[in-house]
Amino acid sequence: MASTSVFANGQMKKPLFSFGVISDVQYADIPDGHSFLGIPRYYRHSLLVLQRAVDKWNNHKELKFSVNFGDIVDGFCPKEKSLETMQTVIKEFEKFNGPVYHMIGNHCLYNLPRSKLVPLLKMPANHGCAYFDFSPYPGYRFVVLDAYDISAIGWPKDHPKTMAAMKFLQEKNPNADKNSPSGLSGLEKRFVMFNGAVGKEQLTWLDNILQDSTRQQQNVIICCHLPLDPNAAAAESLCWNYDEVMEVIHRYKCVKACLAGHDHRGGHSLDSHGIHHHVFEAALECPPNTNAFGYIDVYHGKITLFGIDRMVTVEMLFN
Ligand SMILES: Nc1ccn([C@@H]2O[C@H](COP(=O)(O)O)[C@@H](O)[C@H]2O)c(=O)n1
Ligand SMILES: O=P(O)(O)OC[C@H](O)CO
Repeated sequence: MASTSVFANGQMKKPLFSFGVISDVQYADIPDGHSFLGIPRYYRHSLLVLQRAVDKWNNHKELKFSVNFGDIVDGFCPKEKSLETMQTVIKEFEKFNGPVYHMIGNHCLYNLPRSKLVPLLKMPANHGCAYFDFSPYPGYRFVVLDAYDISAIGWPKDHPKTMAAMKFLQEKNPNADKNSPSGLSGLEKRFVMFNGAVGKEQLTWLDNILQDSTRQQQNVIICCHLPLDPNAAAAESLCWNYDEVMEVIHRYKCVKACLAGHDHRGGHSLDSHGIHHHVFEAALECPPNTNAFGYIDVYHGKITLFGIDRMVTVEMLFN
């Protein structure tokens, strides 16, 4: 894979740094199936997609790190196999010659409680939280959000956050099956149990991080399993309080892109503040011998996603 980019005038330019990306592996040692909407899901093949991603990333030789956008094991994985299946996938990520930053998705939480996931995924979490930030290169900061901070899945049943999420769903979604958006209209369709919200403490933490990034003149890239812009993803897949998260982000000028998974078909938008929202195509939905992973080159003024096969290639110019 080339680590240089061609300018319009043919001049080559080396990126400041590059990193690998993959989302929604949702591996399980079970026969192929399909989503609720009938889209085929290749539960065993997705591990091969991950293996090919790690091979490519290692062959590239210049990737500083990789980011997994969540959902590494599918909810249909038999529960007595959850831990070993999670370890199988993590072992594949560990073959990458560099750090891998993970985030938690709903399917991870169907398999294991977050108290087990945070240490397993070696999240550089403060106080056991699944949100964190890191600065891989001077002038750049990555902020990994936990979109299941307020969620009906993953916390103990009697945890205040589970109860807050259940109360919220009761108020917002009249269906007996809280995973069903049936009867909800427009953006209300996001009020389903397979989504979640960023809690108040995390929003304050985000605000502080962005304030500090502004002071340090850093460009920020937000990573979140759930998409944060209605124009980049289906309403059913949005973070419950994407609007509150974006209100915090829009207070500052430092955020250049919000990257996400969850909506398996992928998507892209440019919001009213010039921030790119990009949703990655799922590894799970790659028919045999196809792929969906990539790497991103970061330059002064833009990032370029090089997608393999089903993952689209896109250039995101900074505002
Ligand atoms: N339009 C939809 C989508 C989903 N559901 C419910 O969510 C569950 C999980 O969905 P998958 O995308 O993972 O298949 C599914 O079993 C349904 O209960 C829905 O009702 N309507
Ligand atoms: O990965 P799943 O099974 O939670 O599906 C996510 C939905 O497709 C989001 O719209």
